[in-house]
Amino acid sequence: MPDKLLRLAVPNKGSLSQSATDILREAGYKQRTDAKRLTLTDGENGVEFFYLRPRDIALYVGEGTLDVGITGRDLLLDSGAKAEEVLTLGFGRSRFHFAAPPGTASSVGDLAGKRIATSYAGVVQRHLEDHGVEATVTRLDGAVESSVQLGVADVIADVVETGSTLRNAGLEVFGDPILESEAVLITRAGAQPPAGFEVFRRRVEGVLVARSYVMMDYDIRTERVEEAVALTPGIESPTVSPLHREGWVAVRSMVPRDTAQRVMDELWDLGARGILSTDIHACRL
Ligand SMILES: Nc1ncnc2c1ncn2[C@@H]1O[C@H](COP(=O)(O)OP(=O)(O)OP(=O)(O)O)[C@@H](O)[C@H]1O
Ligand SMILES: O=P(O)(O)OC[C@H]1O[C@H](OP(=O)(O)OP(=O)(O)O)[C@H](O)[C@@H]1O
Ligand SMILES: [Mg+2]
Repeated sequence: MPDKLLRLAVPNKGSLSQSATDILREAGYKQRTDAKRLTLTDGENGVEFFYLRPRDIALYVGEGTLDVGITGRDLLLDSGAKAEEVLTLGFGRSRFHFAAPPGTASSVGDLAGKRIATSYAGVVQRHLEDHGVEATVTRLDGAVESSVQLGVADVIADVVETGSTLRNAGLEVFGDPILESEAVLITRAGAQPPAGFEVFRRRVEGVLVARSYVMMDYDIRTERVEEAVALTPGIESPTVSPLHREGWVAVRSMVPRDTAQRVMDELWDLGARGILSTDIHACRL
């Protein structure tokens, strides 16, 4: 066991919590099974987890109290903390938009003098400043969509995923998205990576690659192998091995999961046979 544990902040609740725990478990780390538990030490893997409110995570990492955090890009930017994004994690995707009753405004330029309600006051203030617009920003904790109907605001700025909460409140988005967010790994800005961080990062990257690629195997006639490997170039280079059957080779290559079915059809048309696609459970590239 290393003498100093890597200290990680993980969302304890909300949209990011379950996916964050899933990715850590897939990366081979112990995770809490009781949602009320606030800390967990995985000494064998040299890490200690702190389950915190996602909104507070950037602050702990920015202060250097904790080494690494999982949070949303929008929450990081809103916090103003001295932490920086080091890896995008592919979940918790959302867009952050202005919205209002139809006809209220069509771009940020129409917001002068308006009352804007949001849970992300830092992001909104900065966006207004960038566009030279003066408006009143009111910070609310949640259910921001109701603030217009309740007479507290003219416009809201909030996370939009499916858009159904907005529609139910009689609001529609206007203008360009203020930002696009997803879950990210953060560390303290401008600091040396903490001890043990590279191993942690490689493990998490391994999960992301394993999730987004499949391993593809097939047999093909030697004279078609160049065309086939052009379809399956892999990450480094495909493995081509001789087959006992004269004039044929076996090919093995990593293929992006979302193209795998199309690639299999195209390989078949080239004359490939015995085409297998297999899940990857873990990897280090
Ligand atoms: N549908 C969604 N609603 C809210 N946040 C979302 C959604 N989809 C993704 N996210 C992302 O999750 C993060 C918000 O975390 P937070 O814990 O506040 O989630 P939450 O679902 O709003 O939780 P709660 O409202 O219970 O506090 C942000 O980075 C946001 O972009
Ligand atoms: O576009 P949609 O799919 O409808 O999702 C977006 C909504 O989900 C979140 O609310 P949440 O459930 O976190 O409640 P909150 O407003 O109390 O934070 C977010 O703040 C929006 O209100
Ligand atoms: Mg919320």
